Amino acid sequence: MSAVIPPLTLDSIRSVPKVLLHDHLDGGLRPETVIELAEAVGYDALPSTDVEELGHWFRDAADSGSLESYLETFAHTCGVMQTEEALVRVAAECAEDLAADGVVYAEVRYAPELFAERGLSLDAVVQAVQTGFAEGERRAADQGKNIRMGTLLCAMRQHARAQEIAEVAVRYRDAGVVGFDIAGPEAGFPPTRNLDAFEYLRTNNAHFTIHAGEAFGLASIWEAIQHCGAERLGHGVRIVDDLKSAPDGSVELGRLAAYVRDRRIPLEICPSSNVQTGAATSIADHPIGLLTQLRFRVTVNTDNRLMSGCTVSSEFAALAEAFGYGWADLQWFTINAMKSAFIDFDQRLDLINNVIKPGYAALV
Ligand SMILES: O=c1[nH]cnc2c1ncn2[C@@H]1O[C@H](CO)[C@@H](O)[C@H]1O
Ligand SMILES: [Zn+2]
Repeated sequence: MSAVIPPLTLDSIRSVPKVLLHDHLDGGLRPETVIELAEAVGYDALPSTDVEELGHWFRDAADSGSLESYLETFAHTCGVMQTEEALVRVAAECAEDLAADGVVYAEVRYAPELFAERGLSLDAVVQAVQTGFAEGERRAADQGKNIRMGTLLCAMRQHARAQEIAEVAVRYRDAGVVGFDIAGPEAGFPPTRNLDAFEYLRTNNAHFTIHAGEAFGLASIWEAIQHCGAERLGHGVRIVDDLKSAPDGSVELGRLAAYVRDRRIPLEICPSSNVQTGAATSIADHPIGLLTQLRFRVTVNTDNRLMSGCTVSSEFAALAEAFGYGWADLQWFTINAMKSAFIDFDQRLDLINNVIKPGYAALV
């Protein structure tokens, strides 16, 4: 008797183990939490206090065609994340929501400086978020869903605090902070503005990724890798600008694209977010199709679940529909992500061999 392979539906995709490397804490709040926290902290600038309306508002406002206006929506999430209680709650719910979606390992990022507007110290911010993640891991485990959370600290490209944030990341490396990133507007803020921070991190054997090749092209990717030493690329989709397709269907890789593929530099691809910021025209036309075909180290991510109304499972489902992906492809994305995580090699291997592979094998 041949094995019955279940069809890919949102529910069946939720049931398999998934790994998420690129997700912003301040882009993943539940709309009802934004409303309740706004009331609790006295934030009165929300565009709506109706749960459904507010959820729509975030998605519509982020659906702007430009990274700069997409980023404006974060004023409202950061606005309500200015107390320790709020940060603990948001972080705990983040871990719970990801676990409910079947994510078994997640690296969630945020910029501590954005939560210090009402006087919290950077240390207090980091400690509150770690407390929340641990609480969320516990609650998820109680529901039979095991998730491990890793933290990435971001510095904002437009502020000049990268060195300071990098030092915080290294200080909390044994308390769950597994790496560093720079985020914010890409055009006009090349990653080389923060060379001191990247050199500090490399000197300390610390891991970092850089948002590059989202709203700006190859120059940004080249700087991130060759000048800054990024291990992974946040988005990195514009690497397709270094690919030449011939009429016979063959594709020629430029030197940078070849370098990225040869060195297996992970691409943290976020399909829905890219459509909203204009980095891709649609899911069906998203460069992830070609990059996957060419066997770049592609990973699939949410970026901002609130702004895109997405989960890892819904991103997988959308890609499966657009490109005809099956379970083997979803497992490939998942193992790519696990291999690219910033935790120890033996722990990555353990999750691959003891959680991910058995999870997909159990399907048939
Ligand atoms: O896709 C993105 N590109 C660049 N920056 C982003 C993106 N999504 C969110 N942020 C920025 O990262 C900060 C820390 O989490 C957010 O506040 C937002 O400003
Ligand atoms: Zn991002």
